[in-house]
Amino acid sequence: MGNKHKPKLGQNFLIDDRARHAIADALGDLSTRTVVEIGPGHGAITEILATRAKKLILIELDRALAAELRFRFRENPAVEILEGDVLEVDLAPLGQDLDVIGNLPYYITSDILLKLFAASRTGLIRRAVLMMQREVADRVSAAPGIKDYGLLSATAQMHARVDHLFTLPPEAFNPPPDVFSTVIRLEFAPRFAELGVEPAPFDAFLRQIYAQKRKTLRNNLRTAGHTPAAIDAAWPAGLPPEIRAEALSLEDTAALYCNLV
Ligand SMILES: C[S@@+](CC[C@H](N)C(=O)[O-])C[C@H]1O[C@@H](n2cnc3c(N)ncnc32)[C@H](O)[C@@H]1O
Repeated sequence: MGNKHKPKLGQNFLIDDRARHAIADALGDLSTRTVVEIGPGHGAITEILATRAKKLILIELDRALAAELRFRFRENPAVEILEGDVLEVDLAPLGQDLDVIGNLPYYITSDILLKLFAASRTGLIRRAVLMMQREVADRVSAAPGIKDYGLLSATAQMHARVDHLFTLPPEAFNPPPDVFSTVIRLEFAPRFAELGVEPAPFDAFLRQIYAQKRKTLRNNLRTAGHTPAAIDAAWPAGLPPEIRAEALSLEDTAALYCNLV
C-alpha cells in the first residue's frame, strides 16, 4: 500500500486489521446478499467482503484505485466495479434490499447519508455500516434534548435505527486524518407512514423548524410563515411554549406538523 493519496478525495486508508474485520462483520451473514461498498480505496474492507458476499459492487471515484481494484478482483465474478462519483450513481438498477458499507470520504458524508435515506424510502437498501467523522456520527445518533441533536439526527432517525459501533483514533489510518472516526450501523425502517406524514413535505418542515438553532421552535415556525394563532391551535398539549426543535421527539414533531397542515 503506497503513501500516495489525494487529500481532496478524503483518502485516509484503514490500516487497523481488527477494525476492518469488525466493520465487515457488522453486516452479518452476506452469503445471500448484494453489498455496495462506497469508496473501497485499496480494498482493506473489500478483501474480506469479496469472499463473503453473493455479489459485491464497488463504487470508486479515483481512476487509479478503480484500475487497481479491477485488476485485483479480475478473477472474482461476484465483484463488479463502478468507476464514478457515488453521488451520481443510480442505485435503483443495482438491486433491491441492498446492504451498503463504506469508510466514507468525509467531505461528502452528509450528501451520501441523504442519498441513502432517499433510497431507503423505496426499499432499495436494508442496512448500512458506515465510518464517518466522530462528530457527525454523534449527531446522527443523538437523542432529542442532547446537545448534538438537530436536523441531521431527526432526518436520520426518521429513516433508520442507529447503532454506534466503535470509534477509531487517527492512527488507524494512513495518512492519519485530523479527526477521530466512528462506525455506525443504520437499520433502515422509514417512519413516515407510522407517524402519518408525507416524506417530502415533512422533510421541508424539519428544515424549517431547525432553520435557526438559537431560536425557539415557535420563532422558527413564525419565520416560516405560520401565524401565532395557527401555532397556538396546533401546539401539542403539554409542550412547553419556549421549547426548541432540538428537544422535540419525532412523535411530537409529527403531531405538530399534522396539526399545522
Ligand atoms: C476514507 S477512504 C476509504 C478507503 C478504503 N475503503 C479504506 O477503508 O481504506 C475514502 C475512499 O472514497 C473514495 N472517494 C472519494 N470521493 C468519492 C466519490 N465521490 N465517490 C466514490 N468514491 C469516492 C476515495 O478515493 C477513497 O478511496
